[in-house]
Amino acid sequence: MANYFNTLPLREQLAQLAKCRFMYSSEFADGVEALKGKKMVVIGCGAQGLNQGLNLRDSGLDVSYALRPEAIEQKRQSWKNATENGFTVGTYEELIPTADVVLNLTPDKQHTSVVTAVMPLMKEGACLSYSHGFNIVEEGMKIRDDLTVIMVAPKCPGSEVRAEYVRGFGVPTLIAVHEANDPKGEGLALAKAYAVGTGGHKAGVLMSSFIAEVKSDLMGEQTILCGMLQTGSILCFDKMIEEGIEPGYASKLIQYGWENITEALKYGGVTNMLDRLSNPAKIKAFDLAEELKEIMRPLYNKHQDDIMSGHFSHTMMEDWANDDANLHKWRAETAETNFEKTPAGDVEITEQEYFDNGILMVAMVKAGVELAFETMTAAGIIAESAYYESLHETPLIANTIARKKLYEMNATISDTAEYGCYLYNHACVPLLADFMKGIKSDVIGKGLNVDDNGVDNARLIEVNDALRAHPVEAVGAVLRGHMADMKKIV
Ligand SMILES: NC(=O)C1=CN([C@@H]2O[C@H](COP(=O)(O)OP(=O)(O)OC[C@H]3O[C@@H](n4cnc5c(N)ncnc54)[C@H](OP(=O)(O)O)[C@@H]3O)[C@@H](O)[C@H]2O)C=CC1
Ligand SMILES: CC[C@](O)(C(C)=O)C(=O)O
Ligand SMILES: [Mg+2]
Ligand SMILES: [Mg+2]
Repeated sequence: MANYFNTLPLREQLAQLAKCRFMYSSEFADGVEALKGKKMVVIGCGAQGLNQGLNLRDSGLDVSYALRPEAIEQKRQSWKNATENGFTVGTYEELIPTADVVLNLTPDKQHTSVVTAVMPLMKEGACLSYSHGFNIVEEGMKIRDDLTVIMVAPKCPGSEVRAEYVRGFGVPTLIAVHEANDPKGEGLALAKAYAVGTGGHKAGVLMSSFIAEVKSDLMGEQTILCGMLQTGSILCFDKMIEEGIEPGYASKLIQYGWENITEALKYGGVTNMLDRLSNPAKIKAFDLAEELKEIMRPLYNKHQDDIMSGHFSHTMMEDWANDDANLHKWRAETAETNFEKTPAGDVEITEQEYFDNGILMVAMVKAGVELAFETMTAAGIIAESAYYESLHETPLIANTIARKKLYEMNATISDTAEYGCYLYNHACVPLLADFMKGIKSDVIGKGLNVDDNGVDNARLIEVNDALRAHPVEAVGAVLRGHMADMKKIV
Protein backbone atom coordinates (compact mmCIF):
# COMPACT_ATOMS: atom_id res chain seq x y z
CA MET A 1 0.00 0.00 0.00
CA ALA A 2 1.26 3.48 -0.85
CA ASN A 3 0.48 6.93 0.53
CA TYR A 4 -2.64 7.69 -1.56
CA PHE A 5 -2.22 11.47 -1.41
CA ASN A 6 1.33 11.23 -2.75
CA THR A 7 0.20 9.16 -5.74
CA LEU A 8 -2.09 11.96 -6.97
CA PRO A 9 -1.02 14.61 -9.49
CA LEU A 10 -0.55 18.06 -7.94
CA ARG A 11 -3.74 19.58 -9.38
CA GLU A 12 -5.79 16.70 -7.95
CA GLN A 13 -4.08 17.09 -4.56
CA LEU A 14 -4.96 20.79 -4.56
CA ALA A 15 -8.54 20.13 -5.67
CA GLN A 16 -9.05 17.57 -2.88
CA LEU A 17 -7.49 19.86 -0.26
CA ALA A 18 -9.80 22.69 -1.27
CA LYS A 19 -12.91 20.52 -1.16
CA CYS A 20 -15.01 21.94 1.59
CA ARG A 21 -18.52 23.36 1.58
CA PHE A 22 -20.55 24.52 4.57
CA MET A 23 -23.91 22.73 4.56
CA TYR A 24 -27.08 24.60 5.46
CA SER A 25 -29.59 23.24 7.95
CA SER A 26 -32.14 22.82 5.13
CA GLU A 27 -29.87 20.11 3.70
CA PHE A 28 -30.54 18.02 6.82
CA ALA A 29 -34.31 18.19 6.58
CA ASP A 30 -34.50 14.38 6.13
CA GLY A 31 -32.87 13.90 9.55
CA VAL A 32 -31.73 10.32 10.15
CA GLU A 33 -34.19 8.87 7.61
CA ALA A 34 -31.50 7.33 5.35
CA LEU A 35 -30.32 5.21 8.30
CA LYS A 36 -33.71 4.34 9.82
CA GLY A 37 -34.15 0.58 10.04
CA LYS A 38 -30.57 -0.05 8.98
CA LYS A 39 -28.21 -2.04 11.19
CA MET A 40 -25.23 0.03 12.34
CA VAL A 41 -22.42 -2.08 13.75
CA VAL A 42 -19.61 -0.21 15.48
CA ILE A 43 -16.17 -1.79 15.72
CA GLY A 44 -14.43 -0.68 18.90
CA CYS A 45 -16.05 0.95 21.90
CA GLY A 46 -13.54 3.58 22.98
CA ALA A 47 -13.58 7.40 22.90
CA GLN A 48 -15.49 7.85 19.63
CA GLY A 49 -17.12 4.41 19.46
CA LEU A 50 -19.02 4.63 22.73
CA ASN A 51 -20.03 8.29 22.49
CA GLN A 52 -21.09 8.27 18.86
CA GLY A 53 -23.04 5.05 19.52
CA LEU A 54 -24.91 6.61 22.46
CA ASN A 55 -25.89 9.64 20.34
CA LEU A 56 -26.92 7.52 17.35
CA ARG A 57 -29.09 5.29 19.55
CA ASP A 58 -30.69 8.31 21.23
CA SER A 59 -31.43 9.57 17.73
CA GLY A 60 -33.50 6.43 17.12
CA LEU A 61 -30.97 4.29 15.26
CA ASP A 62 -30.13 0.60 15.61
CA VAL A 63 -26.60 0.35 17.04
CA SER A 64 -24.60 -2.68 18.19
CA TYR A 65 -20.91 -3.40 18.76
CA ALA A 66 -18.54 -5.89 17.17
CA LEU A 67 -15.50 -6.41 19.37
CA ARG A 68 -12.47 -8.62 18.97
CA PRO A 69 -12.81 -11.99 20.79
CA GLU A 70 -10.22 -11.21 23.47
CA ALA A 71 -12.07 -7.99 24.42
CA ILE A 72 -15.24 -10.02 24.97
CA GLU A 73 -13.57 -12.98 26.72
CA GLN A 74 -11.53 -10.77 29.04
CA LYS A 75 -14.44 -8.35 29.61
CA ARG A 76 -12.19 -5.42 28.69
CA GLN A 77 -13.15 -1.77 29.06
CA SER A 78 -14.62 -1.73 25.54
CA TRP A 79 -16.88 -4.66 26.44
CA LYS A 80 -17.88 -2.92 29.69
CA ASN A 81 -18.56 0.36 27.88
CA ALA A 82 -20.92 -1.36 25.48
CA THR A 83 -22.67 -3.85 27.78
CA GLU A 84 -23.08 -1.48 30.74
CA ASN A 85 -24.86 0.88 28.36
CA GLY A 86 -27.21 -1.87 27.25
CA PHE A 87 -25.86 -2.45 23.74
CA THR A 88 -25.74 -5.81 22.01
CA VAL A 89 -22.15 -7.02 21.69
CA GLY A 90 -20.86 -9.77 19.43
CA THR A 91 -17.88 -11.00 17.47
CA TYR A 92 -17.13 -9.89 13.91
CA GLU A 93 -18.53 -13.18 12.60
CA GLU A 94 -21.77 -12.70 14.54
CA LEU A 95 -22.48 -9.07 13.70
CA ILE A 96 -20.63 -7.84 10.61
CA PRO A 97 -22.57 -9.98 8.08
CA THR A 98 -25.82 -8.42 9.34
CA ALA A 99 -24.57 -4.83 9.13
CA ASP A 100 -25.80 -2.25 6.63
CA VAL A 101 -23.23 0.21 7.95
CA VAL A 102 -19.97 -0.74 9.66
CA LEU A 103 -18.46 2.08 11.70
CA ASN A 104 -14.73 1.54 12.06
CA LEU A 105 -13.94 3.32 15.33
CA THR A 106 -10.74 1.55 16.27
CA PRO A 107 -7.41 3.42 16.61
CA ASP A 108 -5.85 4.46 13.29
CA LYS A 109 -2.95 2.07 13.85
CA GLN A 110 -5.35 -0.87 13.72
CA HIS A 111 -7.32 0.17 10.62
CA THR A 112 -5.48 -1.90 8.06
CA SER A 113 -5.75 -5.13 10.04
CA VAL A 114 -9.33 -4.44 11.20
CA VAL A 115 -10.60 -3.51 7.73
CA THR A 116 -8.78 -6.47 6.19
CA ALA A 117 -10.51 -8.76 8.70
CA VAL A 118 -14.03 -7.35 8.38
CA MET A 119 -14.19 -6.68 4.64
CA PRO A 120 -14.75 -10.32 3.64
CA LEU A 121 -17.57 -10.55 6.21
CA MET A 122 -19.43 -7.46 5.00
CA LYS A 123 -22.55 -8.02 2.94
CA GLU A 124 -22.71 -6.98 -0.72
CA GLY A 125 -23.34 -3.25 -1.09
CA ALA A 126 -22.93 -2.35 2.60
CA CYS A 127 -21.27 0.83 3.83
CA LEU A 128 -17.95 1.20 5.65
CA SER A 129 -17.47 4.37 7.62
CA TYR A 130 -14.46 6.08 9.22
CA SER A 131 -14.11 9.06 11.60
CA HIS A 132 -10.66 9.95 10.31
CA GLY A 133 -9.26 9.40 6.84
CA PHE A 134 -5.73 8.29 7.82
CA ASN A 135 -6.12 4.70 6.58
CA ILE A 136 -7.40 5.74 3.16
CA VAL A 137 -5.17 8.80 2.64
CA GLU A 138 -1.88 8.00 4.36
CA GLU A 139 -1.88 4.21 4.00
CA GLY A 140 -3.71 3.90 0.70
CA MET A 141 -6.16 1.23 1.88
CA LYS A 142 -8.20 -0.24 -0.99
CA ILE A 143 -11.81 -1.13 -0.22
CA ARG A 144 -13.96 -3.74 -2.04
CA ASP A 145 -15.64 -2.16 -5.09
CA ASP A 146 -19.22 -2.92 -4.06
CA LEU A 147 -18.86 -1.17 -0.68
CA THR A 148 -19.72 2.49 -0.08
CA VAL A 149 -17.03 4.29 1.92
CA ILE A 150 -17.85 7.42 3.89
CA MET A 151 -16.30 9.53 6.59
CA VAL A 152 -18.12 11.29 9.42
CA ALA A 153 -15.45 13.02 11.49
CA PRO A 154 -16.49 14.95 14.58
CA LYS A 155 -14.02 17.78 15.12
CA CYS A 156 -13.72 17.07 18.80
CA PRO A 157 -12.94 14.44 21.48
CA GLY A 158 -15.45 11.63 21.92
CA SER A 159 -16.36 12.77 25.43
CA GLU A 160 -17.46 16.15 24.04
CA VAL A 161 -19.38 14.49 21.17
CA ARG A 162 -21.60 13.07 23.89
CA ALA A 163 -21.54 16.05 26.29
CA GLU A 164 -22.55 18.53 23.58
CA TYR A 165 -25.32 16.22 22.32
CA VAL A 166 -26.69 15.87 25.85
CA ARG A 167 -26.57 19.67 26.18
CA GLY A 168 -28.80 19.83 23.09
CA PHE A 169 -26.06 20.99 20.77
CA GLY A 170 -23.41 19.12 18.76
CA VAL A 171 -19.88 19.40 17.46
CA PRO A 172 -18.74 20.58 14.03
CA THR A 173 -18.35 17.60 11.75
CA LEU A 174 -16.64 16.93 8.43
CA ILE A 175 -18.32 14.46 6.12
CA ALA A 176 -16.93 12.93 2.93
CA VAL A 177 -17.61 10.18 0.45
CA HIS A 178 -14.61 8.28 -0.92
CA GLU A 179 -15.06 8.86 -4.63
CA ALA A 180 -13.56 5.48 -5.55
CA ASN A 181 -16.24 3.77 -3.41
CA ASP A 182 -19.71 5.14 -4.02
CA PRO A 183 -21.21 2.45 -6.26
CA LYS A 184 -24.86 3.23 -5.47
CA GLY A 185 -24.47 6.99 -5.13
CA GLU A 186 -25.89 6.81 -1.60
CA GLY A 187 -22.75 7.82 0.31
CA LEU A 188 -23.76 11.43 0.84
CA ALA A 189 -27.25 10.59 2.11
CA LEU A 190 -25.81 8.08 4.58
CA ALA A 191 -23.11 10.50 5.80
CA LYS A 192 -25.64 13.30 6.28
CA ALA A 193 -27.99 11.07 8.28
CA TYR A 194 -25.08 9.85 10.41
CA ALA A 195 -24.01 13.46 11.12
CA VAL A 196 -27.58 14.26 12.21
CA GLY A 197 -27.58 11.15 14.42
CA THR A 198 -24.54 12.40 16.31
CA GLY A 199 -25.93 15.95 16.59
CA GLY A 200 -23.20 17.40 14.35
CA HIS A 201 -25.65 19.30 12.12
CA LYS A 202 -26.52 21.63 15.02
CA ALA A 203 -22.94 22.93 15.19
CA GLY A 204 -22.08 22.88 11.48
CA VAL A 205 -21.23 20.26 8.88
CA LEU A 206 -18.68 20.66 6.11
CA MET A 207 -18.91 18.48 3.02
CA SER A 208 -15.25 17.78 2.44
CA SER A 209 -12.83 15.12 1.22
CA PHE A 210 -10.88 12.39 2.99
CA ILE A 211 -7.70 14.28 2.08
CA ALA A 212 -8.77 17.69 3.38
CA GLU A 213 -9.93 16.09 6.63
CA VAL A 214 -6.67 14.24 7.23
CA LYS A 215 -4.31 17.10 6.41
CA SER A 216 -6.26 19.59 8.56
CA ASP A 217 -7.04 17.23 11.44
CA LEU A 218 -3.40 16.23 11.88
CA MET A 219 -2.30 19.87 11.78
CA GLY A 220 -4.86 21.10 14.30
CA GLU A 221 -4.25 18.35 16.83
CA GLN A 222 -0.45 18.55 16.69
CA THR A 223 -0.25 22.31 17.10
CA ILE A 224 -2.86 24.51 18.77
CA LEU A 225 -5.37 21.92 19.95
CA CYS A 226 -3.16 19.60 21.94
CA GLY A 227 0.52 20.47 21.43
CA MET A 228 0.19 24.14 22.37
CA LEU A 229 -1.97 23.41 25.41
CA GLN A 230 0.51 20.78 26.60
CA THR A 231 3.54 23.05 26.09
CA GLY A 232 1.72 26.02 27.60
CA SER A 233 0.69 24.02 30.68
CA ILE A 234 4.22 22.81 31.35
CA LEU A 235 5.96 26.15 30.75
CA CYS A 236 3.43 28.32 32.60
CA PHE A 237 3.43 26.02 35.62
CA ASP A 238 7.22 25.85 35.91
CA LYS A 239 7.49 29.64 35.53
CA MET A 240 4.96 30.24 38.31
CA ILE A 241 6.88 27.96 40.67
CA GLU A 242 10.13 29.75 39.79
CA GLU A 243 8.35 33.05 40.57
CA GLY A 244 7.24 31.82 44.00
CA ILE A 245 3.53 31.30 43.27
CA GLU A 246 1.90 28.76 45.59
CA PRO A 247 1.93 25.39 43.68
CA GLY A 248 -1.74 24.53 44.33
CA TYR A 249 -2.78 27.93 42.97
CA ALA A 250 -0.49 27.59 39.93
CA SER A 251 -1.82 24.12 39.21
CA LYS A 252 -5.44 25.27 39.45
CA LEU A 253 -4.89 28.40 37.37
CA ILE A 254 -3.69 26.23 34.48
CA GLN A 255 -5.92 23.19 34.87
CA TYR A 256 -9.11 25.28 34.77
CA GLY A 257 -7.65 28.34 33.09
CA TRP A 258 -7.61 26.94 29.55
CA GLU A 259 -11.30 26.03 29.85
CA ASN A 260 -12.29 29.43 31.24
CA ILE A 261 -10.39 31.60 28.79
CA THR A 262 -11.25 29.53 25.72
CA GLU A 263 -14.95 29.63 26.56
CA ALA A 264 -14.68 33.34 25.69
CA LEU A 265 -12.94 32.30 22.47
CA LYS A 266 -15.75 29.92 21.57
CA TYR A 267 -18.40 32.62 21.97
CA GLY A 268 -16.68 35.60 20.42
CA GLY A 269 -13.38 34.56 18.88
CA VAL A 270 -9.92 35.87 19.69
CA THR A 271 -11.33 39.41 19.89
CA ASN A 272 -13.72 38.53 22.69
CA MET A 273 -11.07 36.54 24.55
CA LEU A 274 -8.77 39.58 24.61
CA ASP A 275 -11.67 41.94 25.32
CA ARG A 276 -12.02 40.13 28.66
CA LEU A 277 -8.72 41.71 29.77
CA SER A 278 -8.18 45.24 31.05
CA ASN A 279 -6.80 47.59 28.39
CA PRO A 280 -3.16 47.41 29.60
CA ALA A 281 -3.40 43.61 29.91
CA LYS A 282 -4.93 43.35 26.44
CA ILE A 283 -2.03 45.27 24.90
CA LYS A 284 0.43 43.12 26.85
CA ALA A 285 -1.23 39.89 25.68
CA PHE A 286 -1.28 41.17 22.11
CA ASP A 287 2.44 41.99 22.19
CA LEU A 288 3.34 38.64 23.77
CA ALA A 289 1.30 36.84 21.13
CA GLU A 290 3.07 38.73 18.33
CA GLU A 291 6.42 37.66 19.78
CA LEU A 292 5.25 34.06 20.17
CA LYS A 293 3.99 33.99 16.59
CA GLU A 294 7.33 35.11 15.27
CA ILE A 295 9.20 32.46 17.26
CA MET A 296 6.78 29.60 16.58
CA ARG A 297 5.89 30.22 12.91
CA PRO A 298 8.71 28.02 11.56
CA LEU A 299 7.52 25.19 13.82
CA TYR A 300 3.93 25.46 12.54
CA ASN A 301 5.24 25.47 8.97
CA LYS A 302 7.33 22.38 9.67
CA HIS A 303 4.38 20.46 11.09
CA GLN A 304 2.22 21.34 8.10
CA ASP A 305 5.02 20.49 5.63
CA ASP A 306 5.68 17.13 7.30
CA ILE A 307 1.97 16.34 7.26
CA MET A 308 1.64 17.24 3.58
CA SER A 309 4.72 15.31 2.47
CA GLY A 310 3.79 12.18 4.40
CA HIS A 311 6.93 12.46 6.57
CA PHE A 312 4.85 12.68 9.73
CA SER A 313 2.72 9.63 8.96
CA HIS A 314 5.80 7.68 7.87
CA THR A 315 7.63 8.30 11.15
CA MET A 316 4.55 7.58 13.23
CA MET A 317 4.01 4.31 11.36
CA GLU A 318 7.63 3.40 12.14
CA ASP A 319 6.74 3.82 15.81
CA TRP A 320 3.64 1.63 15.29
CA ALA A 321 5.96 -1.05 13.91
CA ASN A 322 8.15 -0.62 16.98
CA ASP A 323 5.29 -1.38 19.43
CA ASP A 324 4.63 2.36 19.97
CA ALA A 325 7.90 2.66 21.90
CA ASN A 326 8.13 6.44 21.52
CA LEU A 327 4.45 7.00 22.26
CA HIS A 328 4.70 5.03 25.50
CA LYS A 329 7.94 6.71 26.54
CA TRP A 330 6.57 10.22 25.90
CA ARG A 331 3.31 9.39 27.68
CA ALA A 332 5.28 8.28 30.76
CA GLU A 333 7.43 11.43 30.64
CA THR A 334 4.32 13.63 30.56
CA ALA A 335 3.04 11.94 33.72
CA GLU A 336 6.25 13.01 35.46
CA THR A 337 6.00 16.74 34.68
CA ASN A 338 5.63 19.07 37.67
CA PHE A 339 2.27 20.33 36.46
CA GLU A 340 0.87 16.85 36.13
CA LYS A 341 2.10 15.80 39.59
CA THR A 342 0.85 18.87 41.47
CA PRO A 343 -2.81 18.72 42.45
CA ALA A 344 -4.97 21.80 42.03
CA GLY A 345 -5.24 23.62 45.38
CA ASP A 346 -8.47 24.18 47.26
CA VAL A 347 -8.48 27.87 46.45
CA GLU A 348 -11.16 30.07 44.94
CA ILE A 349 -10.34 31.52 41.51
CA THR A 350 -13.06 33.62 39.93
CA GLU A 351 -13.80 33.39 36.23
CA GLN A 352 -12.35 36.87 35.63
CA GLU A 353 -9.20 36.05 37.61
CA TYR A 354 -8.33 33.30 35.11
CA PHE A 355 -7.98 36.06 32.51
CA ASP A 356 -6.33 38.68 34.71
CA ASN A 357 -3.69 36.31 36.10
CA GLY A 358 -3.34 34.23 32.94
CA ILE A 359 -2.30 36.87 30.40
CA LEU A 360 0.42 34.61 29.00
CA MET A 361 -2.07 31.76 28.55
CA VAL A 362 -4.35 34.10 26.62
CA ALA A 363 -1.38 35.13 24.46
CA MET A 364 -0.45 31.49 23.83
CA VAL A 365 -3.99 30.62 22.74
CA LYS A 366 -4.16 33.67 20.45
CA ALA A 367 -0.78 32.91 18.89
CA GLY A 368 -1.55 29.21 18.46
CA VAL A 369 -5.02 29.69 16.98
CA GLU A 370 -3.88 32.34 14.51
CA LEU A 371 -0.73 30.47 13.48
CA ALA A 372 -2.58 27.19 12.96
CA PHE A 373 -5.28 28.97 10.96
CA GLU A 374 -2.76 30.92 8.87
CA THR A 375 -0.61 27.85 8.18
CA MET A 376 -3.55 25.64 7.22
CA THR A 377 -5.11 28.19 4.88
CA ALA A 378 -1.72 28.93 3.28
CA ALA A 379 -1.48 25.20 2.55
CA GLY A 380 -4.79 25.19 0.67
CA ILE A 381 -7.16 24.17 3.49
CA ILE A 382 -10.41 26.10 3.36
CA ALA A 383 -11.00 28.74 6.04
CA GLU A 384 -14.11 27.04 7.50
CA SER A 385 -12.23 23.81 8.07
CA ALA A 386 -9.20 25.66 9.46
CA TYR A 387 -11.53 27.51 11.86
CA TYR A 388 -12.99 24.28 13.25
CA GLU A 389 -9.51 22.74 13.55
CA SER A 390 -8.09 25.72 15.39
CA LEU A 391 -10.45 28.09 17.14
CA HIS A 392 -13.65 26.10 17.64
CA GLU A 393 -12.06 22.89 18.90
CA THR A 394 -9.59 24.47 21.35
CA PRO A 395 -12.24 24.91 24.10
CA LEU A 396 -13.43 21.34 23.56
CA ILE A 397 -9.91 20.06 24.23
CA ALA A 398 -9.47 22.52 27.12
CA ASN A 399 -12.52 20.90 28.77
CA THR A 400 -10.63 17.61 28.97
CA ILE A 401 -7.66 19.25 30.77
CA ALA A 402 -10.08 20.74 33.30
CA ARG A 403 -11.25 17.21 34.09
CA LYS A 404 -7.91 15.51 34.79
CA LYS A 405 -5.09 17.58 33.37
CA LEU A 406 -2.89 16.46 30.47
CA TYR A 407 -3.49 12.82 31.34
CA GLU A 408 -7.17 13.20 30.51
CA MET A 409 -6.51 15.14 27.32
CA ASN A 410 -4.05 12.56 26.02
CA ALA A 411 -6.26 9.65 27.07
CA THR A 412 -9.30 11.12 25.35
CA ILE A 413 -7.78 12.16 22.04
CA SER A 414 -6.74 9.56 19.48
CA ASP A 415 -3.33 7.90 19.70
CA THR A 416 -2.47 9.69 16.46
CA ALA A 417 -3.21 13.07 18.02
CA GLU A 418 -1.32 12.16 21.18
CA TYR A 419 1.78 11.17 19.21
CA GLY A 420 1.72 14.45 17.26
CA CYS A 421 1.12 16.45 20.43
CA TYR A 422 4.32 15.09 21.99
CA LEU A 423 6.29 15.79 18.80
CA TYR A 424 5.18 19.43 18.91
CA ASN A 425 5.86 19.73 22.62
CA HIS A 426 9.40 18.37 22.31
CA ALA A 427 10.18 20.97 19.66
CA CYS A 428 8.29 23.87 21.20
CA VAL A 429 9.60 23.78 24.80
CA PRO A 430 13.25 24.43 23.78
CA LEU A 431 12.12 26.91 21.11
CA LEU A 432 10.46 29.06 23.78
CA ALA A 433 13.32 28.79 26.32
CA ASP A 434 14.72 32.29 25.74
CA PHE A 435 11.25 33.83 25.51
CA MET A 436 10.32 32.27 28.85
CA LYS A 437 13.42 33.73 30.53
CA GLY A 438 11.88 37.18 30.10
CA ILE A 439 8.52 36.17 31.60
CA LYS A 440 7.55 37.23 35.14
CA SER A 441 4.54 36.63 37.38
CA ASP A 442 2.85 39.83 36.15
CA VAL A 443 1.72 37.90 33.06
CA ILE A 444 1.31 34.49 34.64
CA GLY A 445 0.20 34.01 38.25
CA LYS A 446 -0.31 37.49 39.64
CA GLY A 447 -1.56 39.88 37.00
CA LEU A 448 -0.30 43.30 35.97
CA ASN A 449 0.80 45.51 38.82
CA VAL A 450 -0.44 48.87 37.53
CA ASP A 451 -1.77 51.84 39.48
CA ASP A 452 -4.30 52.79 36.87
CA ASN A 453 -5.64 51.17 33.74
CA GLY A 454 -4.69 54.02 31.44
CA VAL A 455 -3.34 53.28 27.96
CA ASP A 456 -2.34 55.20 24.89
CA ASN A 457 -5.47 55.66 22.73
CA ALA A 458 -3.68 55.26 19.42
CA ARG A 459 -2.04 51.99 20.52
CA LEU A 460 -5.32 50.58 21.82
CA ILE A 461 -7.07 51.38 18.54
CA GLU A 462 -4.22 49.72 16.62
CA VAL A 463 -4.50 46.57 18.74
CA ASN A 464 -8.29 46.43 18.50
CA ASP A 465 -8.16 46.88 14.73
CA ALA A 466 -5.52 44.17 14.33
CA LEU A 467 -7.53 41.73 16.44
CA ARG A 468 -10.70 42.26 14.44
CA ALA A 469 -8.95 42.19 11.07
CA HIS A 470 -7.49 38.70 11.41
CA PRO A 471 -9.14 36.34 8.87
CA VAL A 472 -10.02 33.77 11.56
CA GLU A 473 -12.37 36.39 13.03
CA ALA A 474 -14.23 36.94 9.78
CA VAL A 475 -14.98 33.26 9.11
CA GLY A 476 -15.63 32.70 12.81
CA ALA A 477 -18.33 35.34 12.94
CA VAL A 478 -20.16 33.68 10.03
CA LEU A 479 -19.84 30.14 11.39
CA ARG A 480 -20.83 31.12 14.91
CA GLY A 481 -23.88 32.76 13.37
CA HIS A 482 -25.04 29.23 12.49
CA MET A 483 -24.53 27.97 16.05
CA ALA A 484 -27.73 29.29 17.59
CA ASP A 485 -28.06 26.29 19.92
CA MET A 486 -24.58 26.57 21.46
CA LYS A 487 -24.68 26.08 25.25
CA LYS A 488 -22.70 27.81 27.99
CA ILE A 489 -20.21 25.58 29.84
CA VAL A 490 -18.50 27.78 32.44
N1 LIG B 1 -10.33 10.20 20.17
C1 LIG B 1 -11.10 11.08 19.59
O1 LIG B 1 -11.78 11.81 20.26
C2 LIG B 1 -11.16 11.17 18.11
C3 LIG B 1 -10.88 10.09 17.32
N2 LIG B 1 -11.11 10.14 15.99
C4 LIG B 1 -10.86 8.94 15.20
O2 LIG B 1 -11.76 7.92 15.65
C5 LIG B 1 -11.16 6.64 15.52
C6 LIG B 1 -11.18 5.92 16.84
O3 LIG B 1 -10.30 6.58 17.72
P1 LIG B 1 -10.51 6.55 19.30
O4 LIG B 1 -11.95 6.66 19.60
O5 LIG B 1 -9.56 7.55 19.86
O6 LIG B 1 -10.02 5.10 19.65
P2 LIG B 1 -9.86 4.47 21.13
O7 LIG B 1 -8.43 4.19 21.30
O8 LIG B 1 -10.52 5.30 22.15
O9 LIG B 1 -10.73 3.16 21.04
C7 LIG B 1 -10.30 2.09 20.41
C8 LIG B 1 -11.33 0.95 20.49
O10 LIG B 1 -10.92 0.05 19.49
C9 LIG B 1 -10.70 -1.24 20.07
N3 LIG B 1 -9.51 -1.82 19.44
C10 LIG B 1 -8.22 -1.52 19.66
N4 LIG B 1 -7.43 -2.27 18.90
C11 LIG B 1 -8.25 -3.07 18.20
C12 LIG B 1 -8.03 -4.10 17.24
N5 LIG B 1 -6.80 -4.44 16.85
N6 LIG B 1 -9.10 -4.72 16.74
C13 LIG B 1 -10.35 -4.37 17.12
N7 LIG B 1 -10.62 -3.44 18.02
C14 LIG B 1 -9.57 -2.79 18.54
C15 LIG B 1 -10.50 -1.00 21.55
O11 LIG B 1 -11.08 -2.07 22.27
P3 LIG B 1 -10.28 -3.36 22.82
O12 LIG B 1 -8.82 -2.96 22.94
O13 LIG B 1 -10.91 -3.64 24.12
O14 LIG B 1 -10.51 -4.41 21.81
C16 LIG B 1 -11.33 0.27 21.82
O15 LIG B 1 -12.63 -0.03 22.13
C17 LIG B 1 -9.76 6.91 14.96
O16 LIG B 1 -9.82 6.81 13.57
C18 LIG B 1 -9.49 8.35 15.37
O17 LIG B 1 -8.54 9.01 14.56
C19 LIG B 1 -11.66 11.23 15.37
C20 LIG B 1 -11.97 12.34 16.10
C21 LIG B 1 -11.64 12.42 17.50
C1 LIG C 1 -7.78 16.98 18.58
C2 LIG C 1 -7.57 15.56 18.38
C3 LIG C 1 -8.50 14.80 17.48
O1 LIG C 1 -8.31 15.08 16.13
C4 LIG C 1 -9.89 15.19 17.84
C5 LIG C 1 -10.39 14.94 19.19
O2 LIG C 1 -10.54 15.84 17.05
C6 LIG C 1 -8.19 13.33 17.74
O3 LIG C 1 -7.62 12.71 16.84
O4 LIG C 1 -8.43 12.86 18.85
MG1 LIG D 1 -9.82 15.97 15.16
MG1 LIG E 1 -7.46 13.47 15.02
